[in-house]
This record gives sequence, structure tokens and C-alpha cells, in this order.
Amino acid sequence: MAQNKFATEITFDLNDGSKIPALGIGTVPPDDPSQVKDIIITAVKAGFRLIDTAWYYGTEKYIGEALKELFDEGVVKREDLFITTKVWHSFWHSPEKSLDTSLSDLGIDYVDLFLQHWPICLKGGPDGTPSKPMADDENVKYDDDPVTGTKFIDVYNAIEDIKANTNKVRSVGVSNYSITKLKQLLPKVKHFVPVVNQIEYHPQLPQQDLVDFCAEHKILIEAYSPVGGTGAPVLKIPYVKELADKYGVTVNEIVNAYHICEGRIAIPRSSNYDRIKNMVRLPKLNKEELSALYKIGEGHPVRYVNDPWGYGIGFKWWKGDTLSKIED
Ligand SMILES: NC(=O)C1=CN([C@@H]2O[C@H](COP(=O)(O)OP(=O)(O)OC[C@H]3O[C@@H](n4cnc5c(N)ncnc54)[C@H](OP(=O)(O)O)[C@@H]3O)[C@@H](O)[C@H]2O)C=CC1
Ligand SMILES: O=C1O[C@H](CO)[C@@H](O)[C@@H]1O
Repeated sequence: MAQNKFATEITFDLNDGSKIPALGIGTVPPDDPSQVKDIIITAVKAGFRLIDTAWYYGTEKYIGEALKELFDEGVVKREDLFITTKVWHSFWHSPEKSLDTSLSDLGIDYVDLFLQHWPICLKGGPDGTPSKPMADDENVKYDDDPVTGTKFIDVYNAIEDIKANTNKVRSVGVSNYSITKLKQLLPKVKHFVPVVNQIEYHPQLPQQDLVDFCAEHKILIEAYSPVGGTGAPVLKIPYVKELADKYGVTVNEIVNAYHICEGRIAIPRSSNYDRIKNMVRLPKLNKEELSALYKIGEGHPVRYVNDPWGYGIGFKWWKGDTLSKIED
């Protein structure tokens, strides 16, 4: 059956001249966040070169431990890896401090990609203390109107300035941006059009209008939650299993190929080491198969991880106690 080289060997071109691996490993914490150290070591040994993290995941110090071990043992060098982190929207006022905290926890002096996690601004706590994003009545604690506010643009501009003025960041991008938010941002970009828009994307959530808009502006789509997050609902789709049987690969490899064969980056997550090792092949899905996968969610899209563009659900996922304090 048509089988390409490994997904871990494919890279895509970014609009700023850099390259990004087509497949990355996600680092939202499992029940025991310290397991992320072994997850990263397993993933890198299996061939993964892109590590997707964020200050908000509280796992950067464990990734730092893994990186130290991998570098010390000569498994990879810093320049072999593509490391992404993000600034959470309660630190919209100080992205560089957030970045410095991430760099310190990761034990590295630059990231390959720095993303604005969400195009909204939340109230931060005093003195760099992470602030719980929802009040006890479950209302989100916004610091700017989520619909009419434009402070989120200043945040992206500040991220651009970090790339322009320091050596701490190679590329800059966004996450969870809708077409509306991109249309507000793009005329206000100071130096660098975002290289990626990281969004929830899987066969049950096709978003051709957003994909087309991003392509027009040379912004790559990076697909998070490729199996729909915890519980892996997308893997229960019978057609995904059918394709896995046809190509002799895992169901995870089919949902990753759904993106990679269409030029989108996929960033799955697993705390199961066998699964991680069996996520790296790239079945070459044909046009009809890609189109059939796309059609699964057409007309009745399902968003599993965050509600549309962050107006609620994602913020219930809050582990403030474990997060690194961002120091002045
Ligand atoms: N920018 C943003 O706002 C967001 C970014 N992300 C990024 O994207 C990454 C991936 O998204 P995420 O939602 O975490 O992950 P996925 O969609 O990859 O889902 C991971 C979950 O699916 C389970 N799973 C995977 N394969 C199987 C299988 N074959 N059978 C049963 N269960 C399976 C895993 O369990 P197990 O551990 O047991 O394998 C895990 O609980 C994140 O880790 C993060 O880096 C995610 C959300 C939002
Ligand atoms: O990146 C993120 O991860 C959490 C949980 O999946 C989500 O709310 C946030 O956008």
C-alpha cells in the first residue's frame, strides 16, 4: 500500500524562511505531569523533533529535564529540535516575562516558535501570580471585551518585538484565531505575519474557510487535539479504523496523515509509550480518502476541547497550583 517516508522526516516551509516538522508531540499534562519527562524522551527517540508546550501546561520543567538528558547523552542537539511555547492570556501584558519563565524551566535560551495562546486578554493575578481564569460563579475574568476589545493585537505586536529585538525567539505565531480575529490582526502586524495558527482540527471539525484564509496569507495550520483530546473520540469513527486496516498502520497514524498529507502540522499527545512509538509512519492517503475524512464533520462539526474561540470551556481546565510563577 502507498506508504511515504516517516512523518517525522517531513518538514514544511514557514513564511519567514524557517522550517517546521510536520509532526510534533503535545505536552498537556497527563494525571502525573512528571511523566512528561519520559514521554518526551520516548518521543524524541521515536523520531519526533517538534515539541509543543505552553507555560499554561505546567510541564515545561519536566521537558527541561528530558532535554538535559537527551543532550547530555548525545541523542539530539538543541538545533535538531523545534520547540514551541505560548503566552497565556492572563500574561497578555508581559509576554517576555512569560517567555523567560518558559526558557528557564525548559533550560534553553531560545524557542523555535512563540505563540499567542488565545486572542483574548484575561485578568492576571498580582505580582506575577497566575490568576484563575474563571470566577467562582464561572464567569470568565476578562481584562478586555472578548468581542470588541483590541488589546489582543498589542499582545501579538509585543511578541513580534521579542523576535525583532532579542535572540530568544526564531518564529512567531498565533493560536485559536478565528477569521474575524485574523482580519483584525493582519493589517496591524508590525514586522512578522504569524507563521502558524494552532487550532483544534480533526475529521469531525473541518474548517475549510479558515484553512483557505490562512493559506491566502501563508499561515500554516497546526492541528491540535487530532484525536479529539481525552477519550480519543475521533478514533471511534469506523472509517478511520477501515483506513488503518487498509494501510496496516495505527488509527493515530491515519488521523495524523489526514493533516500532514494536506500540508497541516499535527501535534498529538499520548502518555502511552507504545502509542507514541506507533505514531510516526505516514500512510499516503489518496484524494478520495482525504475528502471522505473531511466530509465526516461537514454539516455537523464537533468541537471537543475548547468552545468556539475560548469563551468558556477551556478555562475550566485550570491547574494554577502547579504553574511556574512568572517573576519580575
Ligand atoms: N493551542 C491550544 O489551545 C491547544 C493546544 N493543544 C496542544 O495539542 C496537543 C494535542 O492535543 P490533545 O488534546 O492533548 O491531544 P489528542 O487529541 O492527541 O488526545 C490525547 C488523548 O487521546 C488519548 N489517545 C490517543 N491515542 C489513543 C488511542 N489509540 N486509544 C485510546 N486513547 C488514545 C490519549 O490517551 P493516552 O495518554 O492514554 O494515550 C490522550 O488522553 C496538546 O498536548 C497541546 O500540546 C491542545 C489543546 C489546546
Ligand atoms: O492549550 C490548551 O490546553 C487546554 C486543555 O486542552 C486548553 O484549554 C488550552 O487551550
